[in-house]
Amino acid sequence: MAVYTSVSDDKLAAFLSDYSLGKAVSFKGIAEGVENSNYYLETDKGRFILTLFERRADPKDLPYFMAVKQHLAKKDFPCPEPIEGKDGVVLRELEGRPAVIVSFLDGLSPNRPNTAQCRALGENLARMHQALQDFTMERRNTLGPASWPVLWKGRSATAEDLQPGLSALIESDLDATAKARAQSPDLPRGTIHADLFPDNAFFIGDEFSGVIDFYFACTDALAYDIAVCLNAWAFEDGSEYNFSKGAALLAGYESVRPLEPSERDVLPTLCRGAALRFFMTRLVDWTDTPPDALVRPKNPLDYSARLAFHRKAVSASDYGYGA
Ligand SMILES: Nc1ncnc2c1ncn2[C@@H]1O[C@H](COP(=O)(O)OP(=O)(O)O)[C@@H](O)[C@H]1O
Ligand SMILES: N[C@@H](CCOP(=O)(O)O)C(=O)O
Repeated sequence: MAVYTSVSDDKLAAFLSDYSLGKAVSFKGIAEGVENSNYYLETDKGRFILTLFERRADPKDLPYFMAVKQHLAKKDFPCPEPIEGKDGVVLRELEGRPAVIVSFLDGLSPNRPNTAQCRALGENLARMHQALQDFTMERRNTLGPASWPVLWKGRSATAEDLQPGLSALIESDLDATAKARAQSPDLPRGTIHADLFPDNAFFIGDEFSGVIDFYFACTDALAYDIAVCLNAWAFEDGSEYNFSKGAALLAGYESVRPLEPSERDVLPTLCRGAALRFFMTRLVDWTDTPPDALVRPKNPLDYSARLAFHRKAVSASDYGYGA
């Protein structure tokens, strides 16, 4: 569960007095999530989410994340809109943590997204990229390719423990992605979500209802966001690529923003890189999360299985492009 910091009734009442949201009528910790403490908050004025930022959130990045969501909300892209206090400020402090209230989004995250949801996700990923085209703030992708060898350093024994022979394969992935990047053309860039997993997208039935959790958002290649989504949405039970789901996601994206040939050609490398990124952070969490921690680390092997698929892929059509 992800409620790391408790909020006392007095502190909540004092915090809410800085807003024009009335009094709390319901306030409950939310079990889902990994990074931050989230509370469901209902007041006389409506339903909201209160987030207290925990360990991984760098306070200097928070204004950027708030601005991304404010920009999207202004363009009517469904996402949690940061709520201003009476003074116009959105980021404040509660229980010694940076804190924000955002609007509540209706919908459910799919456990196992279907093909229609994959298509809708692709369409809305492209809409989100377009809505952010004139967003001018920038943030480096701190989990980009330069970080992967750093995260990997000293962890090959852990990889071998998880699966004998894995370490050499990961070394080959690091080499191959570094070489491919050196030859890769400049790709269209912009603001990307960078963690748009099914647990960060909401649907009502098959209808897309919004995106949450922008805390890895950054400036990077737009096609890298597609690669993250193909990894997270189009594999069954962590290993088998579902061609129809991948094809639907790509077709959905292209119905809004067609890929440039350079983006299409580099898709297998981007998918391999995105899988490495999630393999690395999961491997770090696997070893560094204490056994009594509130949150169980996610299995890195889900991503080594995806890497096995990407190693063999030669073109975007292997992912269902143009199918
Ligand atoms: N704006 C929102 N509207 C509705 N539910 C939300 C909203 N933001 C977060 N949640 C709920 O809180 C959970 C955790 O949020 P998330 O941003 O993924 O946390 P973390 O950053 O800690 O991983 C989500 O799975 C969802 O159930
Ligand atoms: N999506 C990442 C972990 C980050 O968790 P989130 O709850 O912030 O999306 C993974 O699956 O490794």
